[in-house]
Amino acid sequence: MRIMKTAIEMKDVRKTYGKDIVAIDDLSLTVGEGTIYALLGPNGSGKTTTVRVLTSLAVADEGDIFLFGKNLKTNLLRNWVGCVAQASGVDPMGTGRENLMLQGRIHGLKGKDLKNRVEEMLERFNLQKDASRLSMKYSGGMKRKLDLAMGLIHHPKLLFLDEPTTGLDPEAREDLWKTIRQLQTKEGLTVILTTHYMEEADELSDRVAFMNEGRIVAEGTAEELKNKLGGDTLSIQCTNNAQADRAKEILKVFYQVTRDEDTLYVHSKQGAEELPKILKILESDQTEVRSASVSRPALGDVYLMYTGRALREETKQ
Ligand SMILES: Nc1ncnc2c1ncn2[C@@H]1O[C@H](COP(=O)(O)OP(=O)(O)OP(=O)(O)O)[C@@H](O)[C@H]1O
Repeated sequence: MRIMKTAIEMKDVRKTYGKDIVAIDDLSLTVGEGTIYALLGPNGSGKTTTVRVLTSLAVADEGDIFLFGKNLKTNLLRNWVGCVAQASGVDPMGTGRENLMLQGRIHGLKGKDLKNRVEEMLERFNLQKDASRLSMKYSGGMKRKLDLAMGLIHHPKLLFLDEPTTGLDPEAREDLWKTIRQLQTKEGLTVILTTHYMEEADELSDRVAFMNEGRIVAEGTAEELKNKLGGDTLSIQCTNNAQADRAKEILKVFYQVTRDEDTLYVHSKQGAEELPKILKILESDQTEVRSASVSRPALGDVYLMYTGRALREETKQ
């Protein structure tokens, strides 16, 4: 049996800002080497702070962090870590190659080593033929790939991606997922990503952690998390938000209900049997229902259960 080594271990980590803001609280998590790991949570739940302490951009007040078995407090481990922030680090006035050369120099690469690594990265990310073009002329997907290449120029073992596909069209998103998967399978890279897209976490990551108020409230593979919820999800769309709000007040006496605008999500062990009963309750209250359906819980339903909010709501803020 292959024993998976640990890439990240956080033990009871706490980080506060000023006197009152506890950004992360007694946070413990373990990420296996070569894993794609997704952090999800509402705005302000502590995802960025977690990434900041892991990448040495912020110092934890309490607790221990180990990267590949080495304590972050007593070792300089920055070179093991690559970061691709949500705001692109690409200089639009430089060509793709110039951006990579600059990033390589920042990391201390020189001469032949630098040149070879830049060409390797251009080839790796399929950017050779555009290497001499100004990056401001690149498409969104190409810019993201250049960002990734810049994050990997110094051979990190651990890559942090902050919302890697935000703003990309579905085709560019799929393409980037493929690239990230190849980094994992071919190069054994460990990837931590934060995302606002539930399907990204579901499709791309091996494990998912939901954060809420600075803590991890659920963790596991997407399948494990969905199974934990069990049962069915009933989606009941009302004619407007006010109707849905009223219906929620009635149903919450009997069921676990969450609302996202005009739609209610009711979790039930026996969805198909419960649906007619629910519709009857709503009919007797004269609530107007537009449509209703039963489905297996999706990752978004699990997220709703643990955070009380729909992830789609977060992206609007
Ligand atoms: N530099 C800072 N100074 C003061 N408070 C901060 C700072 N950075 C974060 N916080 C606070 O810490 C808490 C956690 O914030 P954090 O940015 O880690 O959350 P997040 O989950 O990444 O949110 P988002 O999805 O909005 O990026 C929030 O209450 C936030 O206001």
